[in-house]
Amino acid sequence: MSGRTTAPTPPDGAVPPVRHPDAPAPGETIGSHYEYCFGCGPGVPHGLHVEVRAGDGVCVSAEFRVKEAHQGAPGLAHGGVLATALDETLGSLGWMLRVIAVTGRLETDFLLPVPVDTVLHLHAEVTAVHGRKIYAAATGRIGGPEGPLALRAEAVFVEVKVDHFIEHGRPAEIQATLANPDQVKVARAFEVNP
Ligand SMILES: CCCCCCCC/C=C\CCCCCCCC(=O)SCCNC(=O)CCNC(=O)[C@H](O)C(C)(C)COP(=O)(O)OP(=O)(O)OC[C@H]1O[C@@H](n2cnc3c(N)ncnc32)[C@H](O)[C@@H]1OP(=O)(O)O
Repeated sequence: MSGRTTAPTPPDGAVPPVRHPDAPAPGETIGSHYEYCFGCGPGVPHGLHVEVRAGDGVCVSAEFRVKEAHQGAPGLAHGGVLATALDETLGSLGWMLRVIAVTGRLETDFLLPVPVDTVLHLHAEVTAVHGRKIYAAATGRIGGPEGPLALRAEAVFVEVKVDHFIEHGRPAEIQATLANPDQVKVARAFEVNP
């Protein structure tokens, strides 16, 4: 046994998360990190257009309306789409810590079917940090922040640098992104304050 585990339960030695002093103010909208992100990008017609707001802890909230393009069974949301909405919300927690993090593991419980046109109310919070690993949990409720619990997730995100994207992304999109001053500003926001 190497001692490495990908389980979403924080290991011994994990510490409580600390809200970064430059994190967005509670209630502030966290804009899309990339125009063509399937989860939040305004440039993806059938995307999820998840809109995330900062919470007052190391947490965020979001809403997502299930559209016809998101069906799995007739009139019901596809489970993978729902997991994507959770992934997007959890991914935004990086703004509260001022780090860029990618999903390492995402475990999802689907508790209720979610009909088309439902507005899902999503909430995500960081539970612990261990080195580059960020442990987080999320919920999705139907119709309102106190509505019936449809989704529950636990996740491990892993902190990366901007170079992660430059190294692995398709060159055409990377070049276009680096040529866009607004996008570079997003990336730099994470680099200035370690
Ligand atoms: C051109 C400019 C660019 C501009 C950028 C704009 C700003 C962007 C802003 C915000 C972007 C956020 C985007 C959010 C979108 C929503 C979230 C997603 O869907 S993300 C996509 C899906 N996920 C992936 O594609 C990850 C694919 N995997 C990897 O790349 C690697 O495996 C990675 C980075 C996760 C780890 O690789 P290693 O080589 O860096 O690090 P190692 O040494 O293997 O692991 C470090 C620690 O993490 C644990 N770990 C690694 N993989 C794990 C896993 N799968 N589950 C749990 N723990 C894991 C390891 O056990 C290790 O822990 P120990 O230090 O030993 O305690």
